[in-house]
Parts: sequence; structure tokens; C-alpha cells
Amino acid sequence: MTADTPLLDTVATPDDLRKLKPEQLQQLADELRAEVIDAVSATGGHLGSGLGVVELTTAIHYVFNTPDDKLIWDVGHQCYPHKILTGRRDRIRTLRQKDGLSGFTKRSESEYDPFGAAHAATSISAALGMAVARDLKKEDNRIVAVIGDGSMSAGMAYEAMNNAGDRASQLTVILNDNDMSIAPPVGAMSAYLARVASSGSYIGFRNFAKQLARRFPKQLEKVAAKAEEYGRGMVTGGTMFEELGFYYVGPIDGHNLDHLIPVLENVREIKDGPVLVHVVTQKGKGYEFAENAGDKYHGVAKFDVVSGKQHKAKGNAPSYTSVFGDQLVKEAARDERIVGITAAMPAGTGLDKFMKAYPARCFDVGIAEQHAVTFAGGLAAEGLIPFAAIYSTFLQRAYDSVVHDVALQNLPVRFALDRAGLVGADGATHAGAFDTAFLGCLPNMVLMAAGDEAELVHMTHTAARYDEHPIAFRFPRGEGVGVEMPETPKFLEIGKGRVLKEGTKVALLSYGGRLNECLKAAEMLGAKGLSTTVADARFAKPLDHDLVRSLASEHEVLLTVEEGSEGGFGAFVLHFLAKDGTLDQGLKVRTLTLPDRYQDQAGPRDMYDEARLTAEHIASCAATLFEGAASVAGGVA
Ligand SMILES: Cc1ncc(C[n+]2csc(CCOP(=O)(O)OP(=O)(O)O)c2C)c(N)n1
Ligand SMILES: CC(=O)[C@@H](O)[C@H](O)COP(=O)(O)O
Ligand SMILES: [Mg+2]
Repeated sequence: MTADTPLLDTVATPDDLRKLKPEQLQQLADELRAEVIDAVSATGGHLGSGLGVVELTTAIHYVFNTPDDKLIWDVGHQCYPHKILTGRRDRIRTLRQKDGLSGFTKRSESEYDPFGAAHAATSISAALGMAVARDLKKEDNRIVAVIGDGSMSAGMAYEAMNNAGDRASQLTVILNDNDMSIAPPVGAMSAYLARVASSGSYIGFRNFAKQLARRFPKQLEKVAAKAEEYGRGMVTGGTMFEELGFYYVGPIDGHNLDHLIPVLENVREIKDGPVLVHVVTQKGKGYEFAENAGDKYHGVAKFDVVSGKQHKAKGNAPSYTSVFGDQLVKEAARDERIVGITAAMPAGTGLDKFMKAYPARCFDVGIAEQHAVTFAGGLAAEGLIPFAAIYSTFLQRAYDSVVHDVALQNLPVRFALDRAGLVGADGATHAGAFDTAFLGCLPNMVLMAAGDEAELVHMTHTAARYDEHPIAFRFPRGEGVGVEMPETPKFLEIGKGRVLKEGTKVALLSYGGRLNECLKAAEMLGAKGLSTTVADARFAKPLDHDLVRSLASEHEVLLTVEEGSEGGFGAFVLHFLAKDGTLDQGLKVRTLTLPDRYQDQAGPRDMYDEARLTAEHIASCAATLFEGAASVAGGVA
């Protein structure tokens, strides 16, 4: 450890923290901040959000009796200071690495993480569930949820507040308002919070304590309470939360421990009903390079602490994200009906380029995937050509919108599904594992997966011109494989794959980003005398029946290979072969998919190795089958 942290060195758990005097807490917070910066400089990860909640984390653990009192972080990307204070400091430099600490809160990791997260806006619902469970069990602990202003743009937060505001259960929601999401925040709610935060000076804790004394424990008369509510609303602007049934407190300077601690101490005494504490913080606080950066160092590579310079590896090929973003801009120049939609991820999805080129045609709807999809449905219904660019994992949020609002009505929404397959350091919560399985069962959907970055150009072009059905195309995180890029994009024939290499004994049928591994596996098999065909299915739906049939009938072994879960492409191929009668003729067929479990974070290569989806594993599976074994050791069933 390089940071000088004499006080922090005495704090292994919140119990130690609670033995400190209040006047020692700022020093502790300063040391904690230095430790976070130092650790993340060595691991990379989410930095700005954690730096912004150093004082808040310190204050919460000081005031609340964690882990008996339950602390639930929304998303969990800001939880590194929390991990350091809750017995995990000795492993903090293993963050996001194989066998190391998760980058998010995780139940299996610590009793101080009562609810796992990584997707936004789950905290209030989970906290309310815990509060109600506590009441039913007649226990007496406190439940605290911390949610960011960006995550407050998600519908689930309001569904939860609507439910909580109607109940008498103790629940504290801390709104951590740093006026930032991943990108600058958007929407009317964000504007409202900005107005509240700037509407007057931060509420002093003395003033606040007086308010509390007036309201608790003796309930005010209904009319008097109403009057007080509106009076406070005019001063602080928190009326909206009050209308939802929350007792609103704030805004409070979230970096001022002298304010935070007494306010939280008072809030801790409130035993009836939900309270919302609005704290204002600065993302990246205390590290000038983060404070000054446009993205506030939301997510960083390893970096040099003194210069702030990140060690970003120079790619050998363009990233899939940038290939998609560039091609969409080209398509948009040709057809002004093309519009783009992102749910708070303009840079991550590559739509930032489109947004810059066509600001009036690009919509950041906030962290609202469900709305994004139905909104795209509305655009499509009126004849526009919407591209909903959403990470595979976040589309999970929007499943009914895809089914009910798009597929069932056969509206030609284009889904650009980035981060398909394993993503590395973000681990299981962010793996794009399931989209082929959950989209492929829907009538009307057309599904494509890009085998390389040139294919992604063609698929973006194809999606832009195809309007018979909703169409989704998936592509991996990170850089492409380095293939030559096409000068002119092609319109791909719907439901037709291609053969890249012809052989006679083994057929490898790839769907998506494992294509290059299949080509390498074919070389390995060739060296063993097993002549191998490699085909790229391009489409999971409609499936290329002629291609599948010919691969099945002209080879002794057929492997399907995909970066997706069971129940996806391989299952569709097997289903077709079974219906077609081809399976009755002695073909040896295996479906290579991600394993049927959630894989912890590691480098992507290691994760694919563990999933047995590298060239070596593919070749070994085929060779073993060819030699007559029924399955491959380790269990590709
Ligand atoms: C459902 C979902 N959509 C998108 C994301 C990606 N994402 C992670 S953090 C984040 C911004 C969160 O902003 P906020 O809650 O204000 O936290 P801050 O980083 O500002 O502390 C987004 C969009 C996600 N984790 N979950
Ligand atoms: C916490 C979160 O959901 C995002 O910050 C995510 O980690 C970004 O992932 P990418 O780095 O793949 O864009
Ligand atoms: Mg924020």
C-alpha cells in the first residue's frame, strides 16, 4: 500500500470506525479517499462515483449499526470505500480480477452487502422488501438505500417509492445527487433535482433537528403537518418526494461530515415511514483529474496517480462499438428517418457519434430501457427507423416491452445489442448471455450476430434497410479481430449464413464473436488430419435450414459455437435437426454455449477458457467426438 493511512490502518470494520471521535472522521475520510485512488490506480474500475461518496460512506457506517442495519447501494459501482471499511481492505487491490473482489456489491462476498447489484435502480425495491420482512419478523433494525440521481431516472425507483410511500415501514432512502449519470444526466427529473439543489442554502442540521423535534415522535395534526410540508417544500423544493409519502430532508452537503452525521443520527430515530435524505455530492471529489474530466473518471483503466494518465492499451483493430457508431452515422446520412435511442449510455453504445452528427435525431432517455424500447416502438409505428442501442444485459430490463410493444405488433425496431457474450471485469451481472435465448423464442424477431467487425458493418446496413420485422444484431465488447473492412456495406440476405472454409469431417457452425476461434480450431483439427468446415450462421432466426442441413449431412461431427447461454442458437439448430429427422441418422452434434451458471469476473480470455469456448476447447471437443467419446471432459454435454 502506498497511501499514508495511519488512522484508516486502525479501522478494519465499522465497529472500529464507531469507536472514533467525530472530530477524527474527516481525517479518516481523507485517508479512505487516498486509499481508493491508490487501489483503483492499480486495478482500474469505477472511480468517480466512489470518490464522491467517501464522506457519505463514512457517515452511514458511523451512524448506522451495519451489518445489522442493512445498507443497500444502488448499482454498487460506488462501493469501493464501503468495501474498504467493511473488512475487505486487504483484498481491495484484487478488485474486478479473477478470484478477486467483485466491482459491485455481492451477497456472497460479505455480510455487509445484504443485496447484490450492478444494474441500476433496484435499491429502493430491495430495501422496502427488507423493511417489510423486518416488520413481519418483528425485528428492529434500520434499512438504508443509497441511490444516485442518474439511477433515479429509472422507472423502478418510482414504482418502489409509490409502494413505500403508502406504508408505515421505516426506510431511509439517501439520494446521492452529484448531477451526473455515466454521461451528463438527462430528463425532467434531473432538472427538478438541480432546481431543488440550487433553490436555497443547504439545510442546516440544527434547523433540521428542530423540524424533526416538531414532527417526531409526536405526530403533528394532519393540517399542521400539511402546512409544514408545503412550507418546507418552498424552502427546499422537496415537495415531490413528500407527495409520494416520503419525509424529505435536504439538500445536505454530502461532503460535510458535521452536517451529515447529526442529520443521519436524527433520521435513524425515525421509526415510522419512509424518509428521503437528499445529499449533494461531487462525482470524482478530491482527485483533481477526476473532478476535471468530462466523465468524472466514471470508469477508468489503470492509471498513474500523480499525472492522472490512464494506461489504455492501443488496439490493433477498431472496437465493435465504434464500428457500429460510425456505420450508423453513414446510414443516417442516407436516410433521414433513422433515429437513435440510448438508455443513458451514449458513449458505451457508440451513439455519441450519432448524437453529435444528428442531435435532433438521437435520444438519451435516461436509465430507462423499458421505456426506450416502447418509445422506439412508437417511433417505428410512425414510419421512422429507430435503432435502440442497448447492452445485451440491460435489455433484460425491457423484455415485456420487446414482446408486447415491438414483436407482437411486428414493429421494425432495430436492436443494436452491444456487450454480447462475456465482458470481463464487470463479471456476471454484465455478461450478455441470454439475449439469443430470450429473443429467439419470440415470433417475428429476426436475430443476427456479427462474426467480426466487417460483418457488423453489413449487419448495421442490413438492419437500416430491413423493415419487415423487428431485427436485433449482437456484437461483443472490445476490439474486433482485425479483418479488412469493406469499402461498401452489403445487404445480407435474411436467414442466410456463409461458409468460410470447406472441409469434410468436422463442421463448426459459429454464431457471433467466436468465429475467429472456430477458424483457429479448424487449423488445429486440420493438423490432426480432421478436415474441418467453418460456417458463419449470421442468423439465429430465421435459421439457414439449407446450410444446417448440408453441414449435418456432409460431416460426421457438427458443433455449434456461440457466446450465449443454453437455450440459444445451439438449441435452435438442434430443434431444427430433430424436426428435420437429421438427428436420426447418426450425426454427432454438440452445442457449445456459455455454461449454465454465472461466471465471476476475470479477463475475457480466462472467462472464455473457463467456458470452454476457446479454439483449443472447440478443437478438443470435436477431436474427442471424432475419436468416439460421448462427451468432453469437463462436460460439454
Ligand atoms: C439498468 C442499467 N442501465 C444502465 C446501467 C449503466 N450505468 C451504470 S452506472 C450508471 C449511471 C448511474 O448514475 P448515478 O446513479 O447518478 O450514479 P453516479 O455514477 O453518478 O454515482 C449507468 C447508466 C446500469 N448499471 N443499469
Ligand atoms: C456500472 C455500469 O454498469 C457501467 O459503468 C459499466 O461498467 C460500463 O461497462 P463498459 O465499460 O462495458 O461500458
Ligand atoms: Mg449521479
